[in-house]
Amino acid sequence: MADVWQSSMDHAVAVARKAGEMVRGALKDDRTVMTKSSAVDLVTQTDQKVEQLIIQSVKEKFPTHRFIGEESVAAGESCNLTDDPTWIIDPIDGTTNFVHAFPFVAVSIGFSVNKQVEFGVVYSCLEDKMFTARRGRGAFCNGEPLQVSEQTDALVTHLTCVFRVRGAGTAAINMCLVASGCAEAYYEIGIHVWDVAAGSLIVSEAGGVLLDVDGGDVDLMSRRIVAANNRTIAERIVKEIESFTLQRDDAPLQS
Ligand SMILES: O=P(O)(O)O[C@H]1[C@H](O)[C@H](O)[C@H](O)[C@@H](O)[C@@H]1O
Ligand SMILES: [Mg+2]
Repeated sequence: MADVWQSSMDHAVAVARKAGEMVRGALKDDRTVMTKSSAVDLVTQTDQKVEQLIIQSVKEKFPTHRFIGEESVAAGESCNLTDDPTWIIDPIDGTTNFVHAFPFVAVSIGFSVNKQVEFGVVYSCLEDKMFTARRGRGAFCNGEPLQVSEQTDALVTHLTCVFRVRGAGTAAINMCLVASGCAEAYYEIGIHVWDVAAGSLIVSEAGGVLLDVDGGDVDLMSRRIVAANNRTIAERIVKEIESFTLQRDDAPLQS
C-alpha cells in the first residue's frame, strides 16, 4: 500500500542534507580568529537561516502542514501539537558543539500526525550520517538498518561514574547512538520536543525503549526522556535519576 507520508519523508531527507551543507559552510568560517561571542552570533544566525530554509521549502510543497521550530518558538510561536501534519524542527542540534567546533552537530526533523511521530530524520552534518526512521518500517543510517545493543547487564553503579557516561552534546545524536547500538542508554531533563522528536522514533524503530525519567510513558512535551536499548536498562537508569520537573514545552504562553 502506498505510504501517504513518503513524499514528505523524502523531502525531509533532501532538505536536511541541504541544511547540513549550510551548517558545514558556516562552520568553515575560521573560528580560530573568532571571539566566543561572534561564534555564538554565527550559530544563532545559522540556526535561523536553516530553520527558514526548511520551513519555506515545506510551505511550498505542503502548504497545509504546520511547524514547531526551535527558532520559531523562541520568537513567540506556539509549541502546541495538533492532529495536523506537523514538522518538528531543530535546525542545529548541538549549538554549543558548533561554537566550540566539537564535531557533533545535527539537523533534526520529526514529523507527527495525530500527535504521533510518523517519521524522523537526523542528519549528523560533520559525519555525513543520515539517520532515518518511518513508523513501523525500521530505522537506518545511510540506508543501513539500525539495531540497538543487546546488553542487559546494567553496569550502572551511579550515573556520575564518568568512564561509563559520555555525551555527544546533542540529544538527537545521543539518541542515534543508542539506536546504532553504540550506547545502551541516554537520558536528559531539560531538552525540548524539537531535540528528541525525530530521535525518539529512530530509537524505537531500532528496537529501543523510551520512558519518562520517572519510569512512566515518555511525553515528548515534558522536557524529560530516557532512551535505552531495552526495558531492563531503561528501568535501571530510572532508579539512578534524581528527577525534577520543568515547565512543559506546550505550557500556555506567559501573557
Ligand atoms: O543545541 P541545542 O539545539 O540547543 O540542543 C541541545 C541543548 O542546548 C543542550 O546542549 C542539551 O544538553 C542537548 O541535549 C540538546 O541537544
Ligand atoms: Mg537542540
